[in-house]
Amino acid sequence: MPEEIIPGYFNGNVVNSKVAGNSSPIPPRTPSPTTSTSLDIYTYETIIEIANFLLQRTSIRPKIGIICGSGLGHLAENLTEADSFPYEEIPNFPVSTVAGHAGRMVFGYLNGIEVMCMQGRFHYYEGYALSTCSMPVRVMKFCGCTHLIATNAAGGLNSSYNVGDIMIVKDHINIMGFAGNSPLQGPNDHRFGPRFPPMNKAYDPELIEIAQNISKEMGMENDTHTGVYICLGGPSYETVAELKMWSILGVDAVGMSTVHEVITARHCDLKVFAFSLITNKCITEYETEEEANHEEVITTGSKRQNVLTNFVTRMVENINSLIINDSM
Ligand SMILES: O=P(O)(O)O[C@@H]1C[C@H](O)[C@@H](CO)O1
Ligand SMILES: Nc1nc2[nH]cnc2c(=O)[nH]1
Repeated sequence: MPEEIIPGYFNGNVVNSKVAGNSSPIPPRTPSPTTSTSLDIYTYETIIEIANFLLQRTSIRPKIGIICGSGLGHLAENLTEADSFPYEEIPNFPVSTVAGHAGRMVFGYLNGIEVMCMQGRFHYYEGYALSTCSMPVRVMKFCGCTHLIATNAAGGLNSSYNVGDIMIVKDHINIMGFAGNSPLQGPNDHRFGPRFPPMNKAYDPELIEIAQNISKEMGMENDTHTGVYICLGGPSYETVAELKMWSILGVDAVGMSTVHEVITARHCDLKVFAFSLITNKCITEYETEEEANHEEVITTGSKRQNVLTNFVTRMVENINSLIINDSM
């Protein structure tokens, strides 16, 4: 890693930050939603500092990073020999403000394989810039990860999807990006990745196939789909008219996360696998008493926790085998 001092931007302020090997303390700053703006830019040096902070405090050296969606934090509870870092204790890290997002970075072993796991993510609707929401993905990269597993809770828009089903994400629609709102907005630091990263293979086809096979092995093929995810800004759930529109445009599941994380991951060349737990069926008619609610989202996550843990563990085992084969 480079040793030079490089000027950069941080939360609108220019900073000089020495990189790897730096023994000086990291300037304390815990971004909160109220202090966060679209100018929040975590420099290369700051990301390295955060990664070093973590690596100096754990002996785990993960190749696989996992992001737990709403109500899916139990995935992190299955790690053994875990080293857990509450977000407020990680210098320069944002804090989680949403129910069902514990707010910890957990390093540990999942069935003997080293992983790091965000037990709680950051959302745009919390008031964070998209670049802040997805900043931990770069931290994962600098902690040594080559693969990202992003999970989320989503509303099932495809009428064949049921509550509790899994949707393997094969593609996304970056609707926030259509308005120019991107985690990569602002000056591009080419040390992270290129100015114009491609996204046509954002979701690794080999990992999709592996996941489909795992679902069959688990006897879940009837509860597993492969579809298109959209991230909406939230926090309000969708109107009937909005949902009808997304359905016409080919969306299968609607959520409020993941897309900016995946864009950031592909920008820094992480291989990505993502899936949605369908926590509720989208309401696409007016004549109903039902309403979308976050309690249902959390409850569905909790009911499906054993299945999801099994599914993710098998994915991690398969990805680990790919990593070992690639290194031979
Ligand atoms: O963090 P994810 O995307 O899993 O959480 C979804 C989107 C909102 O944060 C919340 C709405 O219930 O669930
Ligand atoms: N936007 C959105 N996000 C969700 N997350 C879980 N369920 C939903 C939903 O119905 N809509």
